[in-house]
Amino acid sequence: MDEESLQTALLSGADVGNVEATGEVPNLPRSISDEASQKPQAARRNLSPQSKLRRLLHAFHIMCTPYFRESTEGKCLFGLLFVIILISCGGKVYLSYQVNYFYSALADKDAQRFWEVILAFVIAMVCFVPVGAAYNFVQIRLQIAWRKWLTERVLKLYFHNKVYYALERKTGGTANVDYYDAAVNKKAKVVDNPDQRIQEDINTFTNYSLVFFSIAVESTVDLISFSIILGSIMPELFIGLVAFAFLGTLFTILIGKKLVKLNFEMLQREADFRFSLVRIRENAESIAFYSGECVEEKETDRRLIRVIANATMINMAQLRLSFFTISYNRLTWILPIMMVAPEYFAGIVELGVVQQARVAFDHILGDLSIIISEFLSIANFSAGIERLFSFLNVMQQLDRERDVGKEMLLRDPSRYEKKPDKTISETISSESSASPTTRIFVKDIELPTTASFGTRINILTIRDLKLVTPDNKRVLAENLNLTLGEDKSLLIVGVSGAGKSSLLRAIAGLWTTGDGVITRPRTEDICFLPQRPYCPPGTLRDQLLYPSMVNSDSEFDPTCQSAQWSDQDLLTVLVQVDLPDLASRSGDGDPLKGLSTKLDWSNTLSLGEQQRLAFARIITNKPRLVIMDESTSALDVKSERKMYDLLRDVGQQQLTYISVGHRPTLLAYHDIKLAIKDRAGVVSDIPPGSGVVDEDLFG
Ligand SMILES: Nc1ncnc2c1ncn2[C@@H]1O[C@H](COP(=O)(O)OP(=O)(O)OP(=O)(O)O)[C@@H](O)[C@H]1O
Repeated sequence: MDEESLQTALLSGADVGNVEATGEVPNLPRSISDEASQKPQAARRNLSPQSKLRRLLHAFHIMCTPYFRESTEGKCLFGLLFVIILISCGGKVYLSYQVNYFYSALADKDAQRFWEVILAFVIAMVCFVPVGAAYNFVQIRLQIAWRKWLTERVLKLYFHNKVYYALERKTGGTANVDYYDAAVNKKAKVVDNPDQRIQEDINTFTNYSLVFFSIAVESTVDLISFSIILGSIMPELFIGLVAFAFLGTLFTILIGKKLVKLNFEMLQREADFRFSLVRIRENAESIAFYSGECVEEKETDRRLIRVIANATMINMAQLRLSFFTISYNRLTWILPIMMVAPEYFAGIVELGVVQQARVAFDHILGDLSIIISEFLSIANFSAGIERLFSFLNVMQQLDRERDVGKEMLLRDPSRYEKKPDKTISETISSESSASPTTRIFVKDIELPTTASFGTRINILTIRDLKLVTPDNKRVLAENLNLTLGEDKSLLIVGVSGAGKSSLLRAIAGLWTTGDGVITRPRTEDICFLPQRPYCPPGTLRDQLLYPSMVNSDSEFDPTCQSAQWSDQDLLTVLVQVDLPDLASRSGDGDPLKGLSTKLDWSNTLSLGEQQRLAFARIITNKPRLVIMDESTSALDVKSERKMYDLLRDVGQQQLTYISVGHRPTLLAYHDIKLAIKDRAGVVSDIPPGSGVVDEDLFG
């Protein structure tokens, strides 16, 4: 689908007015009118080029101005760049006069004047070398600073309120996105390749913005000064020139407009292709075990073909454009000289004036034909603005605490007014589903640090829960009620696909499609152990302390050093989780070195070792509630017992845990069982002594 479709979706019908009135772009899927979804083609035709341009300028304004408003460094560098551009323009005007004197001196065979001009040239060159160098330097320096600022700001939005997770669910984790379908038909796929948007599109946006700013200022100053020069030499030439440039620009836009669309497509297809390669790298072992190379090769080939097809179309479109632009440029070589030549032959003007007229003509034509010469860059730039803006827009909507009426690039997203009853999945489902009705409310409770004598705290309460998949297609559980007191442990069982993991997602606040109320501790007091633990990049120490102390040995932030967990403590923790030799193994015999060793832990440790490492995080993070989703599936029965014994030891310091699993042995480590079957949840106490291997787990 093309960017036109996205634009149509974004600005369909009354929303155009809304954008202009409020200064904000409306919610992407919500803003689509029913008519638009029924008559997409008609809606697409309605979008005039002026609307497109207005939308582009609006997007540019929203993404560009905050940095220059907030950053003093940005303001200073911008001012400096402006001054340097003016000096550079002054230099060009000065040199055009020197060209005049130079040729006139040659034509008159005036040696003294000739050498004076040469001297003036040399002095000017010496003076303008630092200006030229400073021009590049300041522009790049400003671009680096701006890119850093914008990337940090976007990353803040990306991580705030787990927007990155919501984006993944919205895109289904895939890179193939049909923008038009997403925006008009309210399908869940909206943003492709957020990684590319953050890494590449921001860089392109900041770079092109500054390049075009420089070009715009230079061209304006150039245009004014050389128009005065040319007007004074030959006014008719100036008028002919304006008409020539206008026609050239018009034809370029007509011939090359397809390139904007193709460039937009190119960014997306290249990212899809790269994504398929990254996915192979991440799943190399599984693919190798399955010998799935053929399938992967076919898929990568398919994406490569899409890239090549698009590149070929770009090449063809460029060829058509080149025919025109090359002929146009050739004409400019002779046109000014042809027009001034009669006056020269009549002795009215000197040879130098002919030359100066040619230089002035070149400058003015260059300034007026900026769209012709920069057409490809402009096409890239506008495609980049589209992609980045739609990304920011979707992130803004997915953040449950964000008011879309507020500024897009806020300094601190946590300044939003808290609305804790609304969670990510609710936002997603309300946007992606045709008929979202109710939602699950997740309430956080503040737990007292020590239990008061005789008071029993309920760690988790579930009231009248109706759990529905985010696409609103399947009800997984209904009328579910549960109360879990402190120090109690719950085992959730059910056949595969019954909705066990989904219930955990609901407790975590990641899914809220459905109805009912869940009361649970604050996120900081909960530790979640999935079947395949996440291993962040970093040292073994980082793995043990995650999520509280990532990059604890970072040279950039020494304050991150864990004050609470010394290396010796961490080695003891490793012994507790049955990984006594992991540190020394990683450090070639030196356990302390091993703690600081950086490895690709996901691919180095076995799944069972990773699962035990995840138990270590319970000790180091001291949560009040642990939620485990088949987190001992890769452990042998003995190791599993060790891990649960460890939990019970830690549990002496007020720990409640919930497990999801299929193994009957798990019964022995839990007090209560919740069996999910046929959408119903049956809660029962687990009698002591349960857990024999052949016991009917689901009975
Ligand atoms: N993002 C999603 N959108 C729609 N349906 C989903 C989504 N994620 C999971 N489901 C569906 O919800 C149902 C319950 O999934 P869930 O992962 O909770 O099952 P489970 O009981 O944990 O199964 P298992 O024991 O196999 O892990 C499944 O039918 C699954 O296909």
